[in-house]
Amino acid sequence: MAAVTLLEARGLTHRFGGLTAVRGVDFDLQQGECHALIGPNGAGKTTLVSLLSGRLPVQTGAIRFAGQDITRLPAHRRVRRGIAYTFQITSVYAGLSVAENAGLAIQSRGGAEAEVSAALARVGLQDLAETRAGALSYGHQRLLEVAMGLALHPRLLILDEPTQGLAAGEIGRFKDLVAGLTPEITVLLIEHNMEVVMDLARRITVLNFGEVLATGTPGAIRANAAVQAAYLGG
Ligand SMILES: Nc1ncnc2c1ncn2[C@@H]1O[C@H](COP(=O)(O)OP(=O)(O)OP(=O)(O)O)[C@@H](O)[C@H]1O
Repeated sequence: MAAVTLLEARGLTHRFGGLTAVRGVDFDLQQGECHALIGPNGAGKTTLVSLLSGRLPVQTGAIRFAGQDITRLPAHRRVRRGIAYTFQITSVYAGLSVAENAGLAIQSRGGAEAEVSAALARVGLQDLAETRAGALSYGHQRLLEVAMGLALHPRLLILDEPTQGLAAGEIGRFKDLVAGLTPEITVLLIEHNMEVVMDLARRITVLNFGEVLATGTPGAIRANAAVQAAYLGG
């Protein structure tokens, strides 16, 4: 089956003062894939997804999503087009219950209160619906963020280091959750845990010093000598 391009970025460059965090990046997401973005600390991963989600304004380059130019759209309008970035869109309100948090995300796109239990069940948080979000374990808070991202009915869900701070047992559960999202939802995953990346991603892009070092299947990335030298280690 021919791949359909959902997102296409061309020539993205982003400078913070004198520091070029992202340099001439071309980046494609195919509809329905799970695509991982990896690379050493400071490689520009968060900057790149911030440009894609609209959290940072595009200085140079262009972004198309679902065939339309979104380069100048602010973040909230990109959310409406179907781009959800958990880091930004779904900050959890510690004083509200799990269900109330999910309800806010659902309301923000005009959805009905009745969707809350299904949204929580999808990530396995239904039994904690009445718990104050601030009292959740770190792992459960991450799952709530994902539930809130999904409540926006995104076409693209961007997850920024979702397994950071999760216990080993929670990582397995998280992998199952993400694996079940595609191909209905396209997933872009920034992740340092290589086991998670290799298990979930259909394609991987490696950033190094703000530039794309390689893009390919997990097998091709693992075998790439430049990637091994820069990131995966010997
Ligand atoms: N708001 C900012 N102001 C100045 N410099 C920044 C800012 N945000 C990021 N940087 C710098 O840009 C570079 C890329 O950072 P970025 O956070 O995008 O990397 P990353 O690959 O996501 O790193 P990590 O894996 O550590 O999260 C780094 O040198 C960082 O210090």
